[in-house]
Amino acid sequence: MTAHITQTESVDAAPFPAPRVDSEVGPLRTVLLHRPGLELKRLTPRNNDQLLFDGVPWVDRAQEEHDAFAEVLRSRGVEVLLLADLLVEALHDDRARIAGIHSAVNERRLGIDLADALRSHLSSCGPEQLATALMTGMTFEELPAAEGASLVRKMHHPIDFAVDPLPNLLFTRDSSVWVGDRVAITSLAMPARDRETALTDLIYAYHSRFRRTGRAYGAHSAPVEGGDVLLLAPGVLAIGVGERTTPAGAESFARSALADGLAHTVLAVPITQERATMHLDTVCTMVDRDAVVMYPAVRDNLFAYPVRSDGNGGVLVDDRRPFLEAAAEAMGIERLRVIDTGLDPVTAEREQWDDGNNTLAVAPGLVVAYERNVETNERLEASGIEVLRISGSELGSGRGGPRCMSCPIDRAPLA
Ligand SMILES: NC(=[NH2+])NCCC[C@H](N)C(=O)O
Repeated sequence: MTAHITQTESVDAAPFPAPRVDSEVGPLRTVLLHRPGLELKRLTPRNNDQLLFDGVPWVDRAQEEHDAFAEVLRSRGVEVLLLADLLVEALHDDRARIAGIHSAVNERRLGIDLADALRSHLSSCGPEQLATALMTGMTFEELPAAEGASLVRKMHHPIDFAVDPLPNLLFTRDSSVWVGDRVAITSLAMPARDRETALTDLIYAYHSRFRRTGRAYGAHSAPVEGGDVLLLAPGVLAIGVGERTTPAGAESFARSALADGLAHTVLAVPITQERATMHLDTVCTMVDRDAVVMYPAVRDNLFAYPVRSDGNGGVLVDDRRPFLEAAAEAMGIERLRVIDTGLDPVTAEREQWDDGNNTLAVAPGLVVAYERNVETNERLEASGIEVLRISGSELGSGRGGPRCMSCPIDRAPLA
């Protein structure tokens, strides 16, 4: 307890400047990543589909690839925060511990006795051990021996999960999203990812660094995932609606962003409901102030419903229009340039699947991309975009690229 108070006081004495994110491409100053850890070792050919991975990654290599990704960002002056570090630090606060334990103990699965036993075991763990249990999960055989008599335990296979692992923590984009100076804790659609937001929620609530951070979106439950939210320009959001974000999620996110004055226009963009296009950022990301890289197959059939405030706490929804047109108008530019990922449909489809369109802008005209998407990267360069290539043979097995694996916390304003 004393240690915690000292920690908060020292942060009060030297506060961090308030972070904010108003665009997709403003110079990146601080980003949240998650270095993949033991939770990836839980993946097997039997559970990988359910856990939303397309294979079983080689974990050591995935870590090396991720370290190289973080290093590329650091080499460009970006401060990299790692989710596991923030989680351990936040768990020094007792309120965070209670919230974390509450999120992990599933009484429906464990029954009353085992749930109680797990609660008391987790309560006895230090912050590091608790953070590991929250991220990596626990199998029935890993539960402390004292509960040997539990019927639930006897009847489960020893390697069944008592607490599910969270291998998709790697994709920090989805479980929180900054709009202006506020952070929104999202609501994840798939059961395998549901609990991730309990961790981002407690980090932003209890880590001393975020004590002054306000919340956007509030306690809404309609699904919205960060991979669907694009900050096209200050005050202009695009929200993909498809496999993950639902129409209700887009509506309530739009309503809350408009009411809080975080946006003047929100474009709700329907995308095909399938795995290859699970988020808007799998088909379109911004690479410059006025340019996107886009999957050619969607270029001409991407539409948007513009949503604006009615000035009275409600929203006005316009008729649907071509996305590129609606976006340019809301952004106040003549045209949104499109760099597409190869005219040959087979190459385009392959590179879209491998997250060729999923770039992370470090600054206007400077992006991080997977090296394997050779043609897409060449096209980006031919259009004057500088590409920082990273390898992602293992990271990519979770179907996410540099944008999915990063949550910008602070970007300098666009000049
Ligand atoms: N923003 C993104 N595109 N994230 C990709 C997330 C991938 C993750 N395996 C999932 O299925 O949810």
